[in-house]
Amino acid sequence: MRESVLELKVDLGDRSYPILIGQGLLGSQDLTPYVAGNQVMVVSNETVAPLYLEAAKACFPGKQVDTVVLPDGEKYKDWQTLNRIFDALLERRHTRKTTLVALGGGVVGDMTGFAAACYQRGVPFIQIPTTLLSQVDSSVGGKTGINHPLGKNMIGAFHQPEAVLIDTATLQTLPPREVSAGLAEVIKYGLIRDEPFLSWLEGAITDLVGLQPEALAEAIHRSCACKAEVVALDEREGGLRAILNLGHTFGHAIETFAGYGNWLHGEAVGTGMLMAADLSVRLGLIAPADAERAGVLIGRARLPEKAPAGMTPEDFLTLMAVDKKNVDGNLRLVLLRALGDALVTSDVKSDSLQATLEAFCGASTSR
Ligand SMILES: NC(=O)c1ccc[n+]([C@@H]2O[C@H](COP(=O)([O-])OP(=O)(O)OC[C@H]3O[C@@H](n4cnc5c(N)ncnc54)[C@H](O)[C@@H]3O)[C@@H](O)[C@H]2O)c1
Ligand SMILES: O=C(O)C(=O)C[C@@H](O)[C@H](O)[C@H](O)COP(=O)(O)O
Ligand SMILES: [Zn+2]
Repeated sequence: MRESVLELKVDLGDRSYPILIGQGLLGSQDLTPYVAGNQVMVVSNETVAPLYLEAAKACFPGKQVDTVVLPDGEKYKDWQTLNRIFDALLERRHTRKTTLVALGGGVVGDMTGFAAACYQRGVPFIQIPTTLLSQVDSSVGGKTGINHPLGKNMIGAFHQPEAVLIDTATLQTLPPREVSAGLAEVIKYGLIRDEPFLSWLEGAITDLVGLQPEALAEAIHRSCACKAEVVALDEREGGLRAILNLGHTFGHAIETFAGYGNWLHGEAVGTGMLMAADLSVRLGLIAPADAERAGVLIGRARLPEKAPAGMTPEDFLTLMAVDKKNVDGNLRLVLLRALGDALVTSDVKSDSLQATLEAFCGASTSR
């Protein structure tokens, strides 16, 4: 059933674009106003394509719609799989007038966006995110790229989509673990910039875990509004945008350590946010009760609360040394100075950091 369409805007001047949110939009929403030429290439994966590819194609009436279906998984967010998109585009003679469409979660979205940034020096693309995480975060803001064995998202480009289409009904087929992973990024917005949203989440978290449609719609809307605002203020992460990285310095280290396999991005970010809150307490930035409050919410979202089995403080320090936020060899971390207020700082005492790492390594969560 299709209900109303809620529209947000990512305000980037003449590169502004809409985020269209609603239940049942896939298949019924005409996306041709966002397609300049006659050709569309939908990029999806082997899990999402059987569920939603036909409906996605119906969003482009009158256009020639081609498809490429990739293998599923974070471990395929790499050069080889990216090349499969380029191979398909070239073999089928796609030109600069082709619009790419990402149909899937953040992995498909990041890779399709990067392919669009590179193909023939740049073609337009549209995001149709189908996971909670991609609907609240990765489809908005234009960060695209792939992983490297030595670091997460290390190769990429900023490339904004023409439009984002969020059909909240697609979330009903999402496995519970992926729902929790998406909730980590939702909670992130409350922690970094929106304490009233954090309070609302505390009341709604059970409904969200249970995929209750009204609660999901509200969480997606408020998350996208927060991200759109931050991106509009600082598109290329010159300053403010780095707050969207709360928990990610620790989280990316976990994902790299785990070989982009056992730990989902959102799970690693959930644990990373607990570590950031813990460190914020040790540095005297927030009260222990604040970290406790964040921890309870993250726990109720069913996210892991310890580092992976076998990961040591030294592993964290080695992997965090390649973080993209670092400057002149100094670690820069996103921490909390209140719930709803984040800061980016390199003023981190090494003994406090070591204490946080030791507190989260050891009695580990195996995934
Ligand atoms: N560009 C950004 O700003 C940004 C922001 C956050 C995360 N990311 C990236 O996004 C990726 C994580 O995205 P993700 O959590 O969506 O993971 P994902 O893309 O791997 O999708 C998760 C799983 O859900 C499946 N799936 C997708 N939609 C489904 C549906 N409706 N029903 C059933 N199954 C479905 C996928 O096939 C996959 O198995 C990471 O690579 C992360 O680095 C990027
Ligand atoms: O959009 C952003 O900016 C973010 O940091 C959002 C993050 O949730 C996301 O995981 C992003 O891909 C991380 O970017 P990176 O620059 O740290 O690789
Ligand atoms: Zn993230």
